[in-house]
Amino acid sequence: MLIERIKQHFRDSASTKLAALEELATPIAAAVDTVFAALANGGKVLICGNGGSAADAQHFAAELVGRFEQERPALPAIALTTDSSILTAIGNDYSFAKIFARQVSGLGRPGDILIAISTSGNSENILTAIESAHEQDMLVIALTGKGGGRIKEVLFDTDLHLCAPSERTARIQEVHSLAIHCLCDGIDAMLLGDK
Ligand SMILES: O=C(CO)[C@@H](O)[C@H](O)[C@H](O)[C@H](O)COP(=O)(O)O
Ligand SMILES: [Zn+2]
Repeated sequence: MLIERIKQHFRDSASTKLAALEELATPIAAAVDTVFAALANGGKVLICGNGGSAADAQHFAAELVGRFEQERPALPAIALTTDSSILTAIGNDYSFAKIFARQVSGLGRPGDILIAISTSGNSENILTAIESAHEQDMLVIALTGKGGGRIKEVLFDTDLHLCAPSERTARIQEVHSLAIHCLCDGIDAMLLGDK
């Protein structure tokens, strides 16, 4: 029984990713162009998410500041999920809804990119981070699922929305992880040529 459950997870994950291939290849390519242009103009990438998506934010930042598969210069990216003093100070003194928004206000500059990750599309602290990014004239790349939730409503036309075609958090996170690796690979390909 356990073996069958595990096999079903693999099947579900594979079929969700195949469905995502059709829907997300074009917006992921647009996201690569957007991030590359921002970096080429001296901008940086700020990334936020909760729970598993906080881990994804850190994973992505690590591959930009460190490296993905190829040797290249360090790229400027910050996961907004890591500084416990900042997170507790903002959470305690303001509210949990502001933990990312206030960091975006402090660190974000026009031309920077906010990568906002939320499987439900409804997390308040991600919605306020997007609002804050818009106030700083930053573009937003949202990674969501479940139809995009409230995030879909607050994005500008100039923003990008990568919505994983699933209602299930785990499957959405698996698509996000794949999308993040595609973004890393695309940025490397643009920087270094298609190796
Ligand atoms: O990783 C998981 C579930 O797979 C959880 O930690 C999950 O990320 C948390 O419940 C988050 O708080 C969900 O937030 P969101 O994706 O809806 O914005
Ligand atoms: Zn998880």
